[in-house]
Amino acid sequence: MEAAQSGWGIVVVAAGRGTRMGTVESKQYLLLKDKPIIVHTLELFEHMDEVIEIVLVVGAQDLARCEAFVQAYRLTKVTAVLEGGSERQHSVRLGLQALTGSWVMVHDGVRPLVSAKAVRTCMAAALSTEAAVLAVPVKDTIKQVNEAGVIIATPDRRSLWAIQTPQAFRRSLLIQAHEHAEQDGFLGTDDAMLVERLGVPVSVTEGEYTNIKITTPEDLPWAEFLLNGRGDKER
Ligand SMILES: Nc1ccn([C@@H]2O[C@H](COP(=O)(O)OP(=O)(O)OP(=O)(O)O)[C@@H](O)[C@H]2O)c(=O)n1
Ligand SMILES: C[C@](O)(CO)[C@H](O)COP(=O)(O)O
Repeated sequence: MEAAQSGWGIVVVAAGRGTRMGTVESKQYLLLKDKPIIVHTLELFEHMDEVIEIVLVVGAQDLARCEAFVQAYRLTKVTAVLEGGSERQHSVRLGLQALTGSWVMVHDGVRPLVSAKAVRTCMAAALSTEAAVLAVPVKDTIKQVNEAGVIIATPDRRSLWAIQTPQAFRRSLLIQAHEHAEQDGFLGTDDAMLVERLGVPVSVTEGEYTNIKITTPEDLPWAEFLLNGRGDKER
């Protein structure tokens, strides 16, 4: 199989400031079980045989410490540590340019709890459809609310999924999607949106509720609890 021969590249984006976390330190460098969140994330992909290159995208002020992490934690698959852009989409685009293989994933540096099993499900789906994302069905009833705080719609929950990362694509498709978005001045909150705009179907593969994006302070004890409940072999 093509990807099995060439292997996967992954862009791990970690150039955000974590304003919703509200800490002085950017959230990706906060410690969970004595290790920075970003290191937990990188270690998962470092230990997956299918992954052959990892590009880490970070803030300009964090380049040196991230290069030091790569050495200290022996992250041998990290081929580049790059400065990101002002928006997540720009950071992804910069990272993509440094990958070389045919198949790529994009992952948030602040999703350290994704499992190798879920990543493999996503990769397998992308190999057959060209584009796939991990997601979970929403558990709550979701309402659309107007600026006055009044409900204007209740979409059918059966069609609603909370989208996660990684998101996996044929690299040429994702590059094309980013180029189109850039030309149109379109900014999306994930990469799938950019591919959807091309009219290319993106498959949704069911992931795990534990693949949380560490975003606000209450996510930290929850992430610590989940990590404590796992052995390294389970990743
Ligand atoms: N210019 C940016 C913005 C975000 N990200 C990364 O995209 C991921 C998901 O973004 P989010 O959780 O929104 O992180 P922040 O932008 O840091 O958070 P906030 O919106 O609260 O500031 C994070 O790993 C973040 O570091 C990035 O690489 N470059
Ligand atoms: C890509 C993502 O994690 C999918 O849920 C999410 O869209 C990132 O959004 P954010 O606004 O940067 O947190």
